[in-house]
Amino acid sequence: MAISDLALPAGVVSHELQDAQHLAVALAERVARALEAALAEKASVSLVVSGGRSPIAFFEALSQHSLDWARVQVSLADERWVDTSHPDSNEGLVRRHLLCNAAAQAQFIGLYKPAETLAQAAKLASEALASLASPIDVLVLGMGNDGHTASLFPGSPLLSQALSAAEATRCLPMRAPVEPHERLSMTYSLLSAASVQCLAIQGAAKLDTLQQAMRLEPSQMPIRAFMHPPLEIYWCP
Ligand SMILES: O=C1O[C@H](COP(=O)(O)O)[C@@H](O)[C@H](O)[C@H]1O
Repeated sequence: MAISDLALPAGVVSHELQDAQHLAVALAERVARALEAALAEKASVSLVVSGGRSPIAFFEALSQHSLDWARVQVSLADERWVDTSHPDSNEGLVRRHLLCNAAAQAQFIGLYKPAETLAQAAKLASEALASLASPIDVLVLGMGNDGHTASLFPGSPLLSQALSAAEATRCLPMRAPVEPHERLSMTYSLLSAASVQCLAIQGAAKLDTLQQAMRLEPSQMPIRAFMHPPLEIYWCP
């Protein structure tokens, strides 16, 4: 199966690339052009990216684009509640692979906050996100095989609040079924207002997940909540 075989909702654009490296380069080009267009209009622009295993090549390609990075705020759609030196830290990943080369000049707003509880950390992250240029200019999402995106996990206790279009909180504590369980996630209301929204996925299993998501509710597979324009999907086998 290829992405062109999926009956995506009207207006959702898909791009099929030959492999992960071509996907990374094409997505970096799309994001750089979108940031450039936003920078021509505004003093400060925002880029929100996702963590996980897949975005490293994309981060490295994007970091080499020549942009006025000092006016770009970079943040994360979600974070694992672990110290930034932990191998599972999304902030650590972004610092190592994106905030380097030309992009070393970008301003980073992280979600990870040391606190007594995950709920307190989410509150601190929400407060920090008040300085993020909103609406988000460019959002890059990933997706797990269970249909989660950001850290909006099926079955997580606060999922319905996090998916509510009326939610005013920018970040909520979430629980993942896999370690590290304690997560911080931007809420759907913040993420879904992004002007440019890209979803980067690789492999047949993730296409199966997308196909299933189209028949399910966002509470069952949260990626479903984003499957409408302006979503652009970048996929490779
Ligand atoms: O846990 C997470 O998983 C998803 C997908 O990650 P990947 O490892 O399959 O690339 C990611 O989008 C999310 O940000 C991350 O925290």
